[in-house]
Amino acid sequence: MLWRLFYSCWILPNRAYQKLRKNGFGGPTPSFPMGNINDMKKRVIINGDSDFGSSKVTNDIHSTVFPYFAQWQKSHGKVFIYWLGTEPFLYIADPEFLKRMSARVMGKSWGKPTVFKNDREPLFGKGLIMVEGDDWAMTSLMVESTTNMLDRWTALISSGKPEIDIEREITSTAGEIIAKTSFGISYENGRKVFEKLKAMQLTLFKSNRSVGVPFGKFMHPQKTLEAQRLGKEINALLLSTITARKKLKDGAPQTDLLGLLLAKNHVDGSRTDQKTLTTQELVDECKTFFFGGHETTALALTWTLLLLAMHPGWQDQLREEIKEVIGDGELDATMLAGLKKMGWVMNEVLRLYSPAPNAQRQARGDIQVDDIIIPNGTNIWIDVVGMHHDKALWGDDVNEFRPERFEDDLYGGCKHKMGFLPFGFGGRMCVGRNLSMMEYKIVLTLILTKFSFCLSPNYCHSPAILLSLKPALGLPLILQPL
Ligand code: HEM
Repeated sequence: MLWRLFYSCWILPNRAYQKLRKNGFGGPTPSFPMGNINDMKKRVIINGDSDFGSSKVTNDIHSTVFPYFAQWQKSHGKVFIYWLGTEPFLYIADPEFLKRMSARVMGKSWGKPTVFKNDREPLFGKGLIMVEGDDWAMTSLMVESTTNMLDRWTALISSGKPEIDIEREITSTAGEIIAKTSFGISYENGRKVFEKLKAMQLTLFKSNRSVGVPFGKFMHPQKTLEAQRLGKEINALLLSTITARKKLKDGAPQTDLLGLLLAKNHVDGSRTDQKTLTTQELVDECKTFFFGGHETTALALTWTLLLLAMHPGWQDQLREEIKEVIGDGELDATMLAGLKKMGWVMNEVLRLYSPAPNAQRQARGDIQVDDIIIPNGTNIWIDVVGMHHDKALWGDDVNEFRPERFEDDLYGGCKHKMGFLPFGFGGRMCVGRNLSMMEYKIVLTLILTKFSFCLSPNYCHSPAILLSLKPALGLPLILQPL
């Protein structure tokens, strides 16, 4: 048994590793059974350390959020192999290599690494859905939730508390928006799901991770049990929402995401044909959406408010644009395309502080890149933060906030079209990008028309990876009504 285990956990992955090495890829030396995890932990600044965070705000964040990759790049270049436990990963921060590799791959020949699917299952299940929506209904729900948030801010300011933790506020409003637009439920009902998702995110991603290590889950039994418990509770909450909606036979047609999913599927625990989802699959879709649909957009807005607080000239430029495009009238989804400068700002923020800091794939067949073969099963890790902060791709001003670089160029002047990947690439690209752009522009427009803001002296710059790229110590801003 032990030999079999050793064979499948070490000999087999090592064979794949040797194939990759024969192709000329280098990388840090792994050890059994941790791979390079101990090295990675040593280099990570742990959230909670007394010296975590800095009063100096710099956009040069690659070596803060991925210190081990920044270090290994120096010795092994932009494509190399590293190990998570007994799983070798091909690290890529070279867009040309990525382009040549993905040019040979049909959509279905890529998967997501099995090792991550297992690790993240309590959080996402196996969900993957396509997003479509009714623009008008969504706009009014987004405006309603944002207005509630801004009224709360006005009340806080009037009571003498102009300092507000923007990250917490925006995340909660983005949660309310996804709960209403996609599931037709109030934030009160959605809040339990969010609280549990957040607790699970902290349990799974805060520290002591042993992804890829055989029996790694048993090394942290409490965390594993806690994640499983939270996963079950979230499943039960979503299931009760789904069942309650199923019973609503009368009333207005249900055109939100859950209504559309239900219209096409039988929620009876069985699969009736290939196109319908089982109950568990439906619950998983909801989970993926609940999580993926609010945190990334909330972070894009949060990092935007940080950068606009530091660049008040851009606050003014955006207010001017809003006045020209929207005037004093009501916000309408068709006007949003006219907010061009806001689009450049969004792109620049997604470049400097990409909420999704990496993309992952797993080869579902041998992939040939020129005379190199990447064997079937190889895990691939694409370092989006690394590429977005690469001087060779963006020039000497790579770490400066310059939204105008997107004025005449969708790729912001990046020297390679695959060097800018905030929403991923190819057939697995983010399905919610249009929805997120709509929400981003609506929320930012409403904030900018009501308040001006600057950085609080209590702000501590703390970009860190907790699955997404977050300000780990929050974002306190001082707000002033206009
Ligand atoms: C600024 C906001 C957002 C960013 C930066 C973002 C980024 C990403 C990225 C990088 C991926 C992986 C793509 C790849 O592997 O190539 C992804 C996938 C996905 N996103 Fe987004 N996203 C955002 C907003 C949203 C929203 C609003 C929704 C839903 C309403 C959403 C739903 C999804 C889903 C369902 C997937 C597919 C997951 C899978 O393939 O496993 N995203 N997103």
